[in-house]
Amino acid sequence: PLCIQLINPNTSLAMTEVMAATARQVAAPGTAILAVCPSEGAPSIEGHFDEAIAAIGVLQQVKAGRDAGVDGHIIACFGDPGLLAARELARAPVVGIAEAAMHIATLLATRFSIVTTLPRTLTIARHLLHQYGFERHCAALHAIDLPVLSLEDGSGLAQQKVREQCIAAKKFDGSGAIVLGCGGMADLAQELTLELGIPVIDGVSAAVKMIESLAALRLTTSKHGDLDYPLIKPLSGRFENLNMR
Ligand SMILES: NC(=O)NC1=NC(=O)NC1=O
Repeated sequence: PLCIQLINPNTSLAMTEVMAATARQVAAPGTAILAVCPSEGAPSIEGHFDEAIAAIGVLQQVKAGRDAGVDGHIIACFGDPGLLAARELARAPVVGIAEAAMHIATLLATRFSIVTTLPRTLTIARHLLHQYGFERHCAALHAIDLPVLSLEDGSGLAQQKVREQCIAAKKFDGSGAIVLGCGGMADLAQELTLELGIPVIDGVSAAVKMIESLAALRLTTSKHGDLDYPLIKPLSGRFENLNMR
């Protein structure tokens, strides 16, 4: 049996639960999902500043997961905060939900659109497209212009805005698939796929299946070169618990 650590980099328990439920729905029968979030940090991640703060919490959770012997780690925030640092720390695979969703989209369509939350997070998505080499595959990016936690306020307004943006993206972008640009949208993908008749991809689900595939292939994070374990040095203060034993 596999154990996959699902890390919500923000501290909102409701969003952790939404993502955990979606992950458990798609996980194989033998796969356990260990859903965690940092004990301290940002309640939502909506910019470069928030991502820098969240990255420390991600690293602390990755170290705990590694010490617990998990078979993979998911960074469940669309900015994939701390991804490469986490890969240095981890032995098992580390997959971010943005890269997972983007990879899956490129297997299904020649162009995809992204629908995310606040306009200022569009730049972060563009940076990831460049970093992962998917700029050519992304036809357009859209924001619902609502904050991340509006997805958890129970009003349904954010969910309606996501639906509207997906319909517009299908109609105007020339995209064959849509990537949902927030972990808090994880529970919307299946229904939108059915309603729109095109793949609407949630990165949480995509990441679960990618880690299951990597485990089945017996492949783990390369420890040769820049993703080798961090150099040993005396980390001080709050970072002591990140020391590599
Ligand atoms: N683009 C985003 O909405 N990123 C996110 N911020 C969070 O707190 N979770 C996300 O997925």
